[in-house]
Amino acid sequence: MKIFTAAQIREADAFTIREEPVSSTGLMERAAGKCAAWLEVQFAPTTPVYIFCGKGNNGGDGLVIARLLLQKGYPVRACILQHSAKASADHTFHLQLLQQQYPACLYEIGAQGDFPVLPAGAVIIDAIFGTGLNKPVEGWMAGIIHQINDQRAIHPVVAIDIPSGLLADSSSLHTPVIQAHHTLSFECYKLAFLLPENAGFTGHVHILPIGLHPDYITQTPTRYHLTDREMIRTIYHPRDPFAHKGTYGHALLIAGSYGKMGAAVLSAKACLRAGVGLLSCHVPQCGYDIMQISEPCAMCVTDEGSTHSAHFHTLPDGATYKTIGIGPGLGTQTATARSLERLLEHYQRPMVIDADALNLLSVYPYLLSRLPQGSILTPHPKEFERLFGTAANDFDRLTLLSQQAVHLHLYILLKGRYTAIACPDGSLYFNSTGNPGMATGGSGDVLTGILTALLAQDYTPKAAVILGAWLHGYAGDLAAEQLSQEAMTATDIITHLGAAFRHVI
Ligand SMILES: NC(=O)C1=CN([C@@H]2O[C@H](COP(=O)(O)OP(=O)(O)OC[C@H]3O[C@@H](n4cnc5c(N)ncnc54)[C@H](O)[C@@H]3O)[C@@H](O)[C@H]2O)[C@@H](O)CC1
Ligand SMILES: Nc1ncnc2c1ncn2[C@@H]1O[C@H](COP(=O)(O)OP(=O)(O)O)[C@@H](O)[C@H]1O
Ligand SMILES: [K+]
Repeated sequence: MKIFTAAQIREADAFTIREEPVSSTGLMERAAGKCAAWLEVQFAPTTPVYIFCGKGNNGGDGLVIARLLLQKGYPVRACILQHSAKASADHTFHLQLLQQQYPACLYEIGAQGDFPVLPAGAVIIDAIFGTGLNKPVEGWMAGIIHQINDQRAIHPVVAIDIPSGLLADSSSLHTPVIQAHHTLSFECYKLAFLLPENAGFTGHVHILPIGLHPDYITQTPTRYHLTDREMIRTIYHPRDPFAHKGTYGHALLIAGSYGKMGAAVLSAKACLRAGVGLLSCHVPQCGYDIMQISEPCAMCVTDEGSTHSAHFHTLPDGATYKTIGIGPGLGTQTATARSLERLLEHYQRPMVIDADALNLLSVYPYLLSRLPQGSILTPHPKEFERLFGTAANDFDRLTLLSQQAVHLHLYILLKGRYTAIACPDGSLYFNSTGNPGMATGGSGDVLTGILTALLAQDYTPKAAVILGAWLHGYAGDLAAEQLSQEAMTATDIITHLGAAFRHVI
């Protein structure tokens, strides 16, 4: 699914109005109709509905919702905030309709003191500002936003299109923004919805299709995408009936150290479950029995080091190993760093670099430019910060992420609720699967194993990283469904990988 900027969404509206064709008041009627239908399912017709409307088209949506709910018998109050003398044409049109049909529902707010007393059980609809917001909200309007937020413990708050005060394409940190329980947004996700700093504003996001013209959506290029099953299906390729284990690559996993062999085992198991042809694990001597007993399907190579690996640079080159996954539980000894440096002198295929291997790169940043082009880095936010520094907000961090991916010719996967995958061509994919049950030790090690397996099977790095993140999250979702988010562990993500694959097919 493409993610459009506020300016592109305006273009999509205009394109639809011109090409469908439909009047702009008609498009507003359609969009607001979807919201009214959603509200009717959620709230009984006896629920008092307080709709706060601005003077632009977002307020226009609010006025249409008011009329449609009044028609269904809901007690509605449409509160119009007089933040500007002029209203948009579509707002004016729908205000006139409401004035003709239900004049008693209208109420004007021109100052903070005009805020109405809400009856018990009332629901608040926020239709103050939408994608037309052009600066942070100030003055008495900011006061109204704070008053609505003060009511959210008692009254449900539903934002139309975007919580008022939230900018769609840049940071709204430290500015007044509505804290909605639900956001009903039109046609597609806005970039702001996918960033952790805005989690407290949107609540649950519901995307309502409003029939924006499909030609605009397919023809308009965008940097940002949200992965979905349709996209994943085009990436996945089924196995060849005449395949043998050589077809799906021999991968090497360099992982584990004394006390952290579990990370290596989790990665190895996930790599095998994700379809690698052959897997060898390079572990320190203390890990030999552990790996051999835990995972009989993997071969095991031991390092000269007893507790930490430091001799993996002497391994055969790319002719033997199709790809390498390195980092889970590896440790950050100086000797390990030296071995990584020497490995990079001769290994030239795209690799997967995670955990302690990332930590080594942040201590020896000159190694970053020596990584094989097209390699995949999988930092969590703290590892990202160690590697590339801090950013003032999530939008700046996204810019930094993308700049580094382009500059270093790497795929950088920044983990989180919507894992962000930055590609060397400047595009950015947000992963749509996964849940907070995956915020548990070892989840990342599982991802490393999956990505390594997909590279070994000849997926391009871009395909591997998008498909791998999606499968990982989806397996996590299935695990949570069966076991609860609390009880699931990283091992359960591996167990559910099979069902995740079946879902793609
Ligand atoms: N035909 C269309 O274009 C459609 C638009 N739709 C709705 O239209 C919305 C966008 O409407 P608009 O472009 O009119 O914009 P908004 O309704 O978001 O607000 C624009 C108005 O607010 C003022 N304003 C902006 N920032 C302000 C601030 N910080 N303080 C005070 N006033 C401020 C502007 O000067 C303008 O009067 C969407 O979010 C969506 O809800 C939907 O009805 C779908 C169809
Ligand atoms: N709230 C969440 N929603 C979706 N995915 C999550 C959430 N929390 C964690 N994850 C996923 O779980 C994984 C955690 O990785 P990481 O922090 O490296 O774990 P570890 O170091 O313990 O292996 C990442 O892929 C991340 O995207
Ligand atoms: K709004």
